[in-house]
Order: sequence, then structure tokens, then C-alpha cells
Amino acid sequence: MAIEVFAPAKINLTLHVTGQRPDGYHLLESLVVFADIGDQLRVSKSDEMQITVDGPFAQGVPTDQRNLCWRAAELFGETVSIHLTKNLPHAAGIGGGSSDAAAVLNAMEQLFEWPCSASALSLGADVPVCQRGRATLMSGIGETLSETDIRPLDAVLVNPRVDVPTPQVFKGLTTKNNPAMTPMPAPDQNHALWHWLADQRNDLQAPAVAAQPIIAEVLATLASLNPQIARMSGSGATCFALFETRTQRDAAAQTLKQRNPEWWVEPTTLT
Ligand SMILES: C[C@@](CO)(OP(=O)(O)O)[C@H](O)COP(=O)(O)OP(=O)(O)OC[C@H]1O[C@@H](n2ccc(N)nc2=O)[C@H](O)[C@@H]1O
Ligand SMILES: Nc1ncnc2c1ncn2[C@@H]1O[C@H](COP(=O)(O)OP(=O)(O)O)[C@@H](O)[C@H]1O
Repeated sequence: MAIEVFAPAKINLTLHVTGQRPDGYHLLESLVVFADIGDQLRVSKSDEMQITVDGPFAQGVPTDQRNLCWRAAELFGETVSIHLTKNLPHAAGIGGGSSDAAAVLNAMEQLFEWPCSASALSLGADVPVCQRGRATLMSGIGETLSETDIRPLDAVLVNPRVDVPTPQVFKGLTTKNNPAMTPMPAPDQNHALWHWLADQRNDLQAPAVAAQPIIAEVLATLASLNPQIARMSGSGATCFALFETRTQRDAAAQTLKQRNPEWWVEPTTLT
């Protein structure tokens, strides 16, 4: 029997860095949502571990213990065969590896019919939130999760096809004790959410731009298309823009693809 699972792109609509633990990990506050685009995985029981990868971003994805999917299976404690169709850019701030690992854990719980007894957090700070796969307020280093409600958001994701290693971006932070997020508004209308989002931040945006200046160009290009908000996700380099209507979103995506054919541009709905 094979289980098919979807590993959606993770988007940090906000990302506040509010402190640092003695072990070096940073304390975060983030509103995390998920896209309707992502990687696709097929997981089946097998006598030995095996990973095969195809898809537009297959190149450079490890097929051994370095793949987070492999480490997820080891954490679960069984061997499986995994086929990964890699549709998302990696080292991109949209949780590609973390979302794949979360999907493998979810698939293995279905396949073997018992829950994973080890902590998903040991695979990466983003894996627990990716296991939920829906709008969540995340804090701590990624272990404190509280469900939240948002209306579907029309967004365009843009990645200029440069890798941004997460540890390097955290190292580039100049201040680690930044103000916390303010309380999120009730989910009854998107206007209130957009207003609130505009007052929040991604504290990793400045160090990511310092590491890869093209991110500033992506953000300026998105801002020129009159979105409600344009910001970077995670540690970058993927940026998102939110639009009031699906028609505006699709028109913006079309313009971006024409102007910058070398960028990865995807219209999507975030929930
Ligand atoms: C920044 C975020 C925001 O959601 O997203 P991405 O940019 O990875 O998508 C995550 O916190 C990333 O989570 P994840 O990619 O799972 O991180 P991990 O593998 O646990 O850690 C990679 C490295 O990032 C740094 N790190 C990560 C999380 C955290 N709360 N503090 C940190 O300082 C550490 O230097 C660590 O060695
Ligand atoms: N399943 C996977 N998909 C993509 N990258 C992976 C995977 N497993 C391990 N990696 C490695 O993890 C690194 C970070 O990728 P990713 O998790 O997509 O980044 P980010 O944390 O920025 O979202 C990549 O450079 C790649 O070598």
C-alpha cells in the first residue's frame, strides 16, 4: 500500500525575533499559513530506506540521510520507500524540507497505524507547524502552536532563484530582542488583517537582503503592483504579496512572469 501526501509551501506572514535561548536558537513569534501549492510525496513500506526525487526543483535535493524525509522516517523508526516530486524551491524560506518531513511523518502514522513517539521538533523548528498545515500562531523556537482562523488570502509567491541558508540569516541579525507581535484581529474581514499585517514585521528580512540584495528588488517589484502587503517569508528568499481579489492576483502574477521570466512566480491561495 502507498500513501500519497501533499506538502504545502509554508508562508510566515509575520516573523518577529524576540530573543535568543542560551543554546543559540532564537525565540520567534509568527503567523504561519499554508499555500495550495507544494511538493507531492508517495510513501510505502519497504525493507530498506529509499528516496527518489523528480519535479522542477529535483536538482540538488539529497536522496540519502541528508534529506529531511529520510530523517523523519528514522525518527518514526521504520523503513519506507519515498518518492518526492519537488515543486518548491529549496533553501527558500517556505519550509520545503520541513513540510516534506512533516508529510512523511503524517503518512507513516497512517501506514503503520500508530503515532510517532518522538518529537518532530528534533527534525527542525518548522516541522511541528508543518505537521498541522493550517493557519497557526507559532512561538518559542517553533514548538508552541495555537490554532487561528483566517479567511483565504489571494497571494503571489516570488523567488528570484537564489538560495538563502537559514543559519546565515539568523547570524546576520543586529538586534535579537525585538518587539512582540500585537494581538491579531478577529477573522471576520480581511481589511482588518491587512491593516494589522502592515504593522507587523519579518525581522529576518533585513539580514536576508544583506546576504542576497536581489530580495530588495523582488520586494520593490511586488510593491509596485499595488498589493495590500508585500513581505519576505521565513529566512528568504521567497517573498509574497497579498491582493484584494483573485483577478488582481492573477494579473500581478502575469506581469511578474513577463517582466522577470527567470524568477519563480506562483499565484496561490493561503489558508
Ligand atoms: C526561519 C524559519 C521561520 O519559520 O523558516 P525557514 O526560513 O527555514 O523556512 C524557521 O524558524 C526555521 O526552521 P527550520 O528550517 O526547521 O530550522 P532548523 O533546521 O531547526 O534550524 C536551522 C538553523 O536556523 C537557526 N534557527 C532556527 C530556528 C530558530 N527558532 N532559531 C534559530 O536560530 C539555527 O541557526 C539553526 O541551526
Ligand atoms: N526534502 C527536502 N527538500 C528540499 N531540501 C532538503 C530536503 N531535505 C533536506 N534538504 C536540504 O535542506 C536545505 C534547506 O532546504 P529547505 O528546507 O527547503 O529550506 P528552508 O528552511 O529555507 O525552507 C536544502 O539546501 C537541502 O540541501
